[in-house]
Parts: sequence; structure tokens; C-alpha cells
Amino acid sequence: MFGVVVVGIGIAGSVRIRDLLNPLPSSPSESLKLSAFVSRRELDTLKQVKQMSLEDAVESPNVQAAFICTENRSHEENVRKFLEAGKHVLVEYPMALSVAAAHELWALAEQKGKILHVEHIELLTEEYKQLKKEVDGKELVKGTLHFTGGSLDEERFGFPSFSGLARLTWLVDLFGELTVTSATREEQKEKNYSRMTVHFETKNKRPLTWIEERGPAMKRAKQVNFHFSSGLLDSLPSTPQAAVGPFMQDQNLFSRKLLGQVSQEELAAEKKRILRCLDIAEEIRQLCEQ
Ligand SMILES: NC(=O)C1=CN([C@@H]2O[C@H](COP(=O)(O)OP(=O)(O)OC[C@H]3O[C@@H](n4cnc5c(N)ncnc54)[C@H](OP(=O)(O)O)[C@@H]3O)[C@@H](O)[C@H]2O)C=CC1
Ligand SMILES: C=CC1=C(C)/C(=C/c2[nH]c(/C=C3N=C(/C=C4\NC(=O)C(C)=C4C=C)C(C)=C\3CCC(=O)O)c(CCC(=O)O)c2C)NC1=O
Repeated sequence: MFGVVVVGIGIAGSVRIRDLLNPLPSSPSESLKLSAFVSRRELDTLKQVKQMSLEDAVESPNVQAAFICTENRSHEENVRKFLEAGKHVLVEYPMALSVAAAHELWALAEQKGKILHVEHIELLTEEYKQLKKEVDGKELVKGTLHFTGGSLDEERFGFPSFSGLARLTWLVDLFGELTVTSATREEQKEKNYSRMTVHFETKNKRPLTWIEERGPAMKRAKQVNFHFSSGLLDSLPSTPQAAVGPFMQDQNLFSRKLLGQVSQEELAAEKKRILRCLDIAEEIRQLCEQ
């Protein structure tokens, strides 16, 4: 059994607590036991789970793993604290707001012999799995992915190429190696409005555009427009909901890593993709800030 603490009780942290309390019978998640949660606020006991200070959680011999579910800005510091204390870590994406920090954290995990797992539920949704199947084997001519969503506090969640890492991860996972050809960002601070436009080139020199747009009244949505040599794909597949939600799938994956059930090849491929995406996110930020 691995004792777990959930750190940061927002939307993600609350879902984590729910899922930790309800592992699927006979799933790898049964090896996790929720010990406590950590919050910077004084919260009442949640579903009979008690609150613990961060310091106590880091030092507790009953805690073997931490789920870091805080805002992006504080991922790096929290991940480091738990790894340094010799605990396994699951962190919600993006794992850090710089690629240098991500490399450091990975080196620390390896030095400590602990699992560092980064959640990427955007790859685990039914919608995405179906999209991946539809794109597989097709030759891209040109494409666009346009995300809209509500305003997000950049102080807490970082530059849009980092807070929007899920979209970038989609593009890299769908189309392989990408080169950034230009990146710009328009901001209307008084209106809480931001629009980032990134142009990429695929390995075959095909143009791909990513737009990340956020404003107060904008609904969370993604639009795709992919021209393939075989035809156009201009809507995301509609799929029935999976029996097992994406956060639970992610928790099962983390558990399998703790149990040594995930191959070295798979671990290395994930790490490579995560670091490459953060690398691109940083390049985009630099281009936008020039
Ligand atoms: N929401 C989602 O569906 C998904 C989120 N993620 C990732 O999860 C992480 C957290 O995101 P999310 O949970 O959506 O963000 P939230 O804004 O809901 O929560 C972020 C942090 O803010 C604090 N907080 C939450 N509610 C309040 C409140 N009412 N008043 C004051 N402070 C509050 C909590 O910390 P504390 O308890 O210490 O106060 C919490 O950890 C991010 O890294 C995000 O990228 C990834 C995939 C999906
Ligand atoms: C309803 C309000 C709502 C909020 C405030 C919300 C926040 C939210 N959803 C996210 C991702 C995500 N959120 C979800 C799914 C959900 N997340 C949920 O809170 C719910 C209810 C679902 C599912 C029905 C998924 C699958 C991702 C991964 C990125 C993506 O595919 O969009 C993220 C991480 C950053 C990002 O990729 O944009 C945030 C902050 N999501 C929401 O849907």
C-alpha cells in the first residue's frame, strides 16, 4: 500500500480525492490509500479525510506519494519538496513553468529512485483517442487547432503556451516533431482577454496553427480544421463517455508505475514527449515576448 496526500484542493484536487476514495475493484489504484489532504486554506474534513500541513505531509512516514494539484506556478516547488523527501509524485500538467526546472525535477526523481508522473488527461479522453485514430496514417496538408476558454490568471497559471500545454501536447502527439516558425500574443489586460497564435511546420514542412484564446465570457471549447490529402476533418469526433473517467485512468497509470508494471520504453517515451512540449512552450513564450 502507498499512502497518498493530495496537495491543493481545487477542481482537480477534489476529483483526485473522489477517485482515490473509490478505486475500481481489482484495478492498480487499489494499491493507493488516501492519508490526508494539504491546503493553504483551513478546510473542514472532506469526506472524512483529514487536513495535514505541508510540512507534516513531507515528513510523514505514512506518506509514500503526493498528488500535486495546485495552480501551475507552485508545481515546481511542491514536486521538489516531496521528491527530496523520498516520496513518489504525481503532478498535474504542466509539471513546471520552465524546461530547465522540468529537467532538474526529473534528475532529482532519478537520483532518489522515485516515480515522477505527469498527468496528461487530454490524451486519455475518448474524444482524443478517436481523433488520434482518425488522424493516424493520413497526410496533413495544413491544419489549425483553436482553443477558447475563460480568462485564467497568468500570475498563477503561467504563460498561455504553458497553461495551454494540453493543446500543444495534442499537436505533438498527432503530428510528431514540430518546428515553431512564428508566435505572437495579443493581450487586452483591462478586458482580461488574451490570444496567442503559433505557427508550426511539421517534419514534411506542412503548416500547422495553434490559437489559444481566453476571455471572460468565452466557453471552453476546441475547434479543429485539418486538411489531409484524403479530405477535411473539421470537427472533433463525438464519442460516448468512457466508463472510466480520464483522471481515474491517469491514477491507474500512476499506480502501475509504482507497481513496476510500466516498461522502461514507455516511461522514456513519455518523458521525452513531456520535455519536448515544455521546450516548445518556452520557445513560444520567448518569441511572443520579443
Ligand atoms: N480542472 C481540470 O479539469 C484540470 C486541471 N488540471 C491541472 O490541475 C491544476 C489545478 O487546476 P484546477 O484544480 O482546475 O485549479 P483551481 O483554480 O480550481 O485550484 C487551484 C488551487 O487554488 C486553490 N483554491 C481552489 N479553490 C479555491 C477557493 N475557492 N479559494 C481560494 N483558493 C482556492 C487550491 O489550493 P489550496 O487548497 O492550497 O488553497 C487549488 O489547489 C492545474 O495545474 C491544472 O493545469 C489538469 C487537467 C484538468
Ligand atoms: C466546467 C468548468 C470547467 C473548468 C473551470 C475547467 C478547468 C480546466 N480544465 C482543464 C483541462 C481539462 N479538463 C477536462 C475535463 C473536465 N474538467 C472539468 O472540470 C470537467 C467538469 C471536465 C469534464 C467534463 C479535460 C479532459 C482537460 C484536459 C484538456 C482538454 O482536453 O481540454 C484545465 C487545465 C488547463 C487546460 O488545459 O486548459 C483547467 C484549468 N474545465 C471545465 O470543464
